[in-house]
Amino acid sequence: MAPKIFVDGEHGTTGLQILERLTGRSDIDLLSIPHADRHDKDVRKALLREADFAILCLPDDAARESVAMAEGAGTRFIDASTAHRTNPNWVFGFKELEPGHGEKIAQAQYVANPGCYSTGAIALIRPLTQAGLLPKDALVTIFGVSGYTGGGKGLIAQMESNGEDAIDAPYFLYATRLAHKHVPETQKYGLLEHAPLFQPSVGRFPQGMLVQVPLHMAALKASSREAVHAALVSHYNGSQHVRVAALAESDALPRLDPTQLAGTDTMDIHVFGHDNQINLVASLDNLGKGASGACVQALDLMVQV
Ligand SMILES: NC(=O)C1=CN([C@@H]2O[C@H](COP(=O)(O)OP(=O)(O)OC[C@H]3O[C@@H](n4cnc5c(N)ncnc54)[C@H](OP(=O)(O)O)[C@@H]3O)[C@@H](O)[C@H]2O)C=CC1
Ligand SMILES: CC(=O)N[C@@H](CCC(=O)OP(=O)(O)O)C(=O)O
Repeated sequence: MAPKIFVDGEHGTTGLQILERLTGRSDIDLLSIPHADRHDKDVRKALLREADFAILCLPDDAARESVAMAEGAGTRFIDASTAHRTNPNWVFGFKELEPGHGEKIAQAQYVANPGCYSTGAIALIRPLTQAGLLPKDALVTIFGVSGYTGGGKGLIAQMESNGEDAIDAPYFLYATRLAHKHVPETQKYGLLEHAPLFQPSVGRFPQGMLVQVPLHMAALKASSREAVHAALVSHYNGSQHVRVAALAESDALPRLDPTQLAGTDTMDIHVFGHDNQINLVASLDNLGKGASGACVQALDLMVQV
């Protein structure tokens, strides 16, 4: 019998994109909650307990509530929210974290998917700390720009309407107190001893994202930009969803457009720079590899077990 999948939050931004990816598949049986019932706890509870797999596309508190409502039912979870990402009882849903991690996701009952920015940041940092090229006690700085769908229905409405709280800016920084919610997971899965400094921003485009980690070569234990690039190539060798651009390709780019991978579930990595300084850049769709696409990638591993 095909496994039953319920997307709790299916009428939201991330949930809708997951449904788009799952609708029409014959290997799964999609359960659905009517729009009018989406906040009804009894209806959600029944669906969460009936499902073999529940994908949570909800605010953090509601995600915790969903897990509690399914207690004892054996439901396996993929949570897109921040609620469980640093919880040691949950497997982090980034298959490319290290060799063998996909198998851990496949076997897990509880999978916490990374945030969109942290997907990019961890993808850049982890292979280098793991290989000993970036010291774990390094003081790391991260910059990110996201499409505005990253802020869900609330930010989409502010960017697209003329209402009282409309945002007119073509580009803005936020979380300027440097305490963004993705910092703890980036520190933990980036294997960093110190919390990285992270400054996010939003541009007036719906989907797409760039995450940058600029580094002085003097701060690294790598001999050259080529050595850093080689470590990343080796880490992502054979990966279906992460591509490390050749140095010549990166050097030939006159500019990098944050929307270039919008609508895809893949991520590109660039190692820009020269002998003394490098800028590691991840390009992805915040709703693709950064959210909905990543949830489906985790589900595809889990349904096989
Ligand atoms: N957007 C993105 O790029 C990313 C989002 N995420 C995470 O995914 C989760 C969902 O985000 P996103 O889809 O953007 O958010 P949205 O606001 O677009 O959608 C959330 C959905 O959950 C519903 N909801 C809210 N509270 C409850 C509740 N208590 N019970 C039942 N349903 C509820 C909302 O209902 P209503 O329709 O009434 O608003 C809405 O349909 C969040 O935790 C977010 O942080 C993760 C990675 C990237
Ligand atoms: C542009 C924007 O607002 N982005 C969201 C993060 C999107 C994301 O990755 O969400 P979760 O970590 O909540 O799952 C933010 O900064 O809060």
